Formats: sequence, C-alpha cells, structure tokens
Amino acid sequence: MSEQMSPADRAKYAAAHRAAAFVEDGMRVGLGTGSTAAWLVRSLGQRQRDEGLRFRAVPTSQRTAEQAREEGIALVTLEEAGWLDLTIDGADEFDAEFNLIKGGGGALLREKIVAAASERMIVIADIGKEVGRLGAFPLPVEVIPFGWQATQRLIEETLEAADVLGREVRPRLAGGQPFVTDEGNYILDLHLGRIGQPRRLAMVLNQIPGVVENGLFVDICDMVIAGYADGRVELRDRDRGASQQDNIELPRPGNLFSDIAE
Ligand SMILES: O=C(CO)[C@H](O)[C@H](O)COP(=O)(O)O
Repeated sequence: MSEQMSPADRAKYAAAHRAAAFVEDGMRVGLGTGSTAAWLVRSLGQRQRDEGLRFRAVPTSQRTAEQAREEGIALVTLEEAGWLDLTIDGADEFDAEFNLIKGGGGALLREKIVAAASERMIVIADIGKEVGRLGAFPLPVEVIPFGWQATQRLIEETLEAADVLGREVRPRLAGGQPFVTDEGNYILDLHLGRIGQPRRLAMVLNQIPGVVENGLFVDICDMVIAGYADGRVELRDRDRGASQQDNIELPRPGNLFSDIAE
C-alpha cells in the first residue's frame, strides 16, 4: 500500500478492497457514500478494467455518482433497477448486533432506502468504528426545511420524555448555512453520548412531524467487513454468527487513490 496513506485509510482500503470481491457479473449493486465507499468505487473500477467485470450500480449520493461515472461504472436509478442484489456502504459506528449509525456524510436517506431495497448489505469500515454501544458519534436526523426549528424542539422534547441522557440537538452547518442534503433537506445532529435502545429510538424519531429519516440502521446490515491498518480484514456474518479473518495481499492503490483519502 501507498506510504502516504494514514493507518485509518489503509484500514478503509483493506475493507473496501475485500468487499469489492463480493460483486459478481450482472449484479445490481448499491454504492454507498463517504471515504470508505470511495475506496470501494475505485476497487470496482479496477476490477472492471482488469477482469472485465460488468454490473449496474445505484449511487447513494451525487458525490458517489460522479466518482462512479469517472470509473466507467454503469449507473441506473433505483426505479430502473427495481431491487438490488447487494449494497456496500461505510458507517460511522457499528456494534456487535450489526446496528449502525450512518449519515456523517449527510447521505443517510438515500443510503437507507438503497440498503433496504437490497438482498444484502455489507458494511465496510475501519475497526475503529466498532463500539460497545452506539451514540458517541452524533446521530444524524434528516428533516424537512419547513419549520425545522419546530421539528428540532419536538425532537428535544421527545428525548427528554424518553429520559435520554445527552440530548443536545445541533443543526448541521456548511459554510455558516444549513447543510442541504441531496434531497433538499436539512440535518440535525443529536449528541446523545449513548443509545440504549436503537430500535426504539429509530421508531420514535420517525414519528415526529418534519423528520424524514434518522441515521440508525437496525436489522439492515448483514455483514461487517472491518479493516485493520496492517491490511488484515475481519468478516462478520450476521446469519452465520461467525467471524473470519483474511490476510489478503492488497494491491498498491498508488497515487490514483490519494485524492479520495480524507
Ligand atoms: O453514512 C455515511 C455517509 O452519509 C458514511 O458511510 C459514513 O459517514 C462513513 O464515512 P467514512 O467512510 O468517510 O468514514
């Protein structure tokens, strides 16, 4: 691997490269968003060039769509694809029950729709994203711009009523203005510290008027591929309840990859 890569990037690349091997000819594949997913898109582009792999992909963001086009990956809409064989995406946190926090990159809505419309979802992440309990990473909630302050207040009241300890809700900003998602919505980041019941919280949040979707992914992820800085990867399969370690020889990503390493 490239000498300039940080340990976290090496781990992300290892996980993404291993996950790319799960894509087969003719598949319809959901492509996630973020720096780990960007390594995946590069790895899949490489497989197309080296092996003649052919598949169609649904991107979860404009950012991923642009990168996939540059790699020559055939893109289709979710409407055109109908249903997907596999989605591969990053995560901000994952726990032992395969629950996730996603949306650090602001693409949680499309990411959840695409993952839920897939036979299988594989999460790729550096091992540092594993947590005993979700919640140290602020939970993103996508809200409609109309009356978003009222939605924020309703979320705060709901958290208070549910006795959630940390309940600071902050609008996400970009350049001093509200961050706008690909769907034209805003993001509120919930600083909770610790999420005791992710399934319950996900359901409660989605009942609040103005909330479009939240970044808790429960019962969606089927496999986690966790990467280590030395290139090792660990595959955890939800159905098999088993963990497998791979020591694969990683090809050097080279300078081509330096632009996508955050
Ligand atoms: O949910 C996401 C984007 O909305 C990303 O998957 C998540 O933020 C992880 O990003 P990265 O791979 O850059 O660490």
